Amino acid sequence: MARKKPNVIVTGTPGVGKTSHCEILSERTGLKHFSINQIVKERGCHEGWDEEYKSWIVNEDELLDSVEDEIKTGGYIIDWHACELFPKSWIDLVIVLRTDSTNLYDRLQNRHYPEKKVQENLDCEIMAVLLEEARGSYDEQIVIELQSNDVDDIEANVERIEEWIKSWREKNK
Ligand SMILES: Nc1ncnc2c1ncn2[C@@H]1O[C@H](COP(=O)(O)OP(=O)(O)OP(=O)(O)O)[C@@H](O)[C@H]1O
Repeated sequence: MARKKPNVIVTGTPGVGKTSHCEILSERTGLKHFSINQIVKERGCHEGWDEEYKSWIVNEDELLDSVEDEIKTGGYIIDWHACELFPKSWIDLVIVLRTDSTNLYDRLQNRHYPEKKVQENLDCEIMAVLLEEARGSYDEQIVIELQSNDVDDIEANVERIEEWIKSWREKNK
């Protein structure tokens, strides 16, 4: 069944600004903000808590089973630091947010992340791991890299994504 509303993934290294973008986008477009972190926790799609990394150990099969019926209907903004597990046929646009290392360092320090986790996330951002994952998993033309260094970037990015969503809806009426 064709979707009447698009599904958008907003991905990137922890701390790049996914939640900040998704909340505004959801408010302005009416698409539902799907925070995968929250879903994993609330629906129990995990195999426990990793104390060292202070995060849930995600069971990807359970997660996919749990969200499939919803996402397939369309209208979701999927907020997660990974994207390759979502089948290509579910996804219409992939936004990969990027930020400078100094910004990211400060943001992660503010969260009191363990030093090891800060360093790993910085390496992940510097090496553009999430961008490569997105490019390797979806068609090139639906993967967009956007900078998220300051609040003006958030506003500009949200406007751009809003425009894209509008035009997708026009084309898929
Ligand atoms: N473009 C930006 N300009 C200024 N501050 C930002 C920007 N993006 C994010 N921040 C700040 O950085 C912090 C982390 O942002 P946010 O929670 O949106 O990141 P995230 O990518 O969703 O992280 P996670 O993957 O861990 O959920 C917040 O304090 C937010 O206000």
